[in-house]
Amino acid sequence: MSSDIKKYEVQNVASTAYYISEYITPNEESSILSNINSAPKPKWTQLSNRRLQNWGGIPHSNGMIAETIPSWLDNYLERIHKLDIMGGKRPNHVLVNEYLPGQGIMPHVDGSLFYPTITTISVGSHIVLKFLEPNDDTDKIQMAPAFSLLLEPRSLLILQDKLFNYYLHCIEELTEDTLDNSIANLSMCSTDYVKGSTVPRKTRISLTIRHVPRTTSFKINIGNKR
Ligand SMILES: O=C(O)CCC(=O)C(=O)O
Ligand SMILES: [Fe+2]
Repeated sequence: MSSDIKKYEVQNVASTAYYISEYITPNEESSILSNINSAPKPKWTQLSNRRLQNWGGIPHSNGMIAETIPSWLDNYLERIHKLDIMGGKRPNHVLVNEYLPGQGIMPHVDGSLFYPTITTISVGSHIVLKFLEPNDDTDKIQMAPAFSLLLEPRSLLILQDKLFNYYLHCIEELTEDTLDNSIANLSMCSTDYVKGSTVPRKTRISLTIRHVPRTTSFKINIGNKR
């Protein structure tokens, strides 16, 4: 891991989260938005509460057939690769999620398809990512809210260790976020985000950049149907 990253570690939360405000420039943000929004319609997968694009292939339990990532996007994979946070592995997959105000994602862990580091670049709007601690003391698995992170537009989030493989994360289906005491990284954010205030959401796009192990690339031989 690059030693520069250490100073971005979020304090007073379970291990490990790194948060970098203004990781990309406003120009880079608008160019990401225009590239994503100019993708052909079939590139989008519509879910009930958000839509998404897969770049680099579709991850499966037995690996992934690699697809070339366009250079406008690969540029960010290269930058993240240089941070050296994936055990020397180069990121090879990007999941783009788009959330309109009021949309979100249910509590989940990212799972074993990925190298256990997740990196997220946010563009277009802030969002609050909420972490929950599983608690199976009772006969039913329950979850206790643990803390939240404010993800500003243009920020980078890195999750590893227990925040990758034990705690669940979710985005609540809200149209605005109240910046209360649960937000663990507010002091690392711009002063535009005032403690106690309520901030309306706009459309947010996230680039979730990961390494999928066991990737193969082969050409499908259409003529050979034996
Ligand atoms: O949009 C985000 O920041 C979260 C996305 C997410 O949790 C995922 O793709 O697994
Ligand atoms: Fe996730």
